[in-house]
Amino acid sequence: MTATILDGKATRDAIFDDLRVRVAALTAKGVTPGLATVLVGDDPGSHAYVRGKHADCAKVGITSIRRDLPADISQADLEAVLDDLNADPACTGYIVQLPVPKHLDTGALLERIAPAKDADGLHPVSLGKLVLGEPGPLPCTPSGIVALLRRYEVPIAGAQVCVVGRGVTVGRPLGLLLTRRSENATVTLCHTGTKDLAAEVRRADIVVAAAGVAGLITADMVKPGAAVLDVGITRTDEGLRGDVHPDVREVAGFLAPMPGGVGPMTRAMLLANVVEAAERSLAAQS
Ligand SMILES: Nc1nc(=O)c2c([nH]1)NC[C@@H]1CN(c3ccc(C(=O)N[C@@H](CCC(=O)O)C(=O)O)cc3)C=[N+]21
Ligand SMILES: [Mg+2]
Repeated sequence: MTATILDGKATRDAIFDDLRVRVAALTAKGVTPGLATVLVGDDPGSHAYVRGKHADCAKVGITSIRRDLPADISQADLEAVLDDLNADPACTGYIVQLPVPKHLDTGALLERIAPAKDADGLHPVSLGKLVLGEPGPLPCTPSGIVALLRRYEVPIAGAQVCVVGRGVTVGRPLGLLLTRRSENATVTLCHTGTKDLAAEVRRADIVVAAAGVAGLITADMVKPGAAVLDVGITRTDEGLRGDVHPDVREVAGFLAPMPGGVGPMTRAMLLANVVEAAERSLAAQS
C-alpha cells in the first residue's frame, strides 16, 4: 500500500479562497485585517518564514507590517515595539517570530502581546482558553493538523492518536485540541522520557511526529493504514529532513509529508486567526 498524501498546499489554497472572501467582507465594513511580524536578528531560516507569511497576506488581501529588529535589541526596547503594535489600529494581529536570541525572555514577550492581537494562539490567555474550551485563537500548527485531517475525512473521533513531542507550539496544545468534545480523540503524548516509543506509535490510528529528530518514525513502528503527519524539520547539508522516515509511505494509509503537508497549513491557520480576530472585534462593536 502507498499512502494517500495529505496535501497541505492544496488545502491551504482552498482555505485562502475562503479567507479572501471574508477579508473583502471585513474591508467593505471598514475593518481591514493587518498582520504584523516581529523578527529579531538575522537567522536566514526565520527570515524565509517571515517572507512567506507576508507573501501569504498579499494573496488574501491582509495588510502586512514588518518590524525587523537587531539581534542585540534589549528586552525593554523590544517590549516597547510590542506596546506600539498593541496600540496600532492598523495591526489587528501579530506574531513574534520564534526563536528569539538567548538574552531575551520569550515568555515575557509572549505575555506582552495584547491577547486580542495574539495571532499565534501562544499567549497564556489564549492557551488558557484552549484548556477551558472557550473561543479564542488556536495555536497554528495544531489547528492546521486538525483542518488537514478533516479535509481528507480521516476519522478523528474515537481515534487513538500518538503525538511525539511535547513542545508548547505543537505537541502540548495539540493534545488539548484533539481531546475536546468536538474532536473526541484519545491522545498519548510521547516525549524523550517515553519508555517504549515504538510500542506507543504502533497502537496509533494517527501519528503526529513533532520531535525534531530526523527519521525518528520508521516503517516498522507504524500500524498499516495509519495516518502519519510529519511536523519535524531538521536542516542538514543534504537539505531538509522530517521526523518521518521515507519508507513510512509504503505502510501508512495517509501521509502529510515534509515539505508540503503541515507547514503550509500552519501558515494558513495564522491568517485564519487574524481574520477571525477581526471578525470578533467587528461583532463586539455592533
Ligand atoms: N511565532 C512563531 N510562530 C510560528 O508559527 C513559528 C515560529 N514562530 N517560528 C518557527 C516555526 C516554524 N514554522 C513553520 C511554518 C511554516 C513552514 C512551512 O511552510 N514549511 C514548508 C517548507 C519547509 C521549509 O522550506 O522550511 C513545508 O513544510 O512545506 C515551516 C515551519 C512556524 N513557526
Ligand atoms: Mg506560523
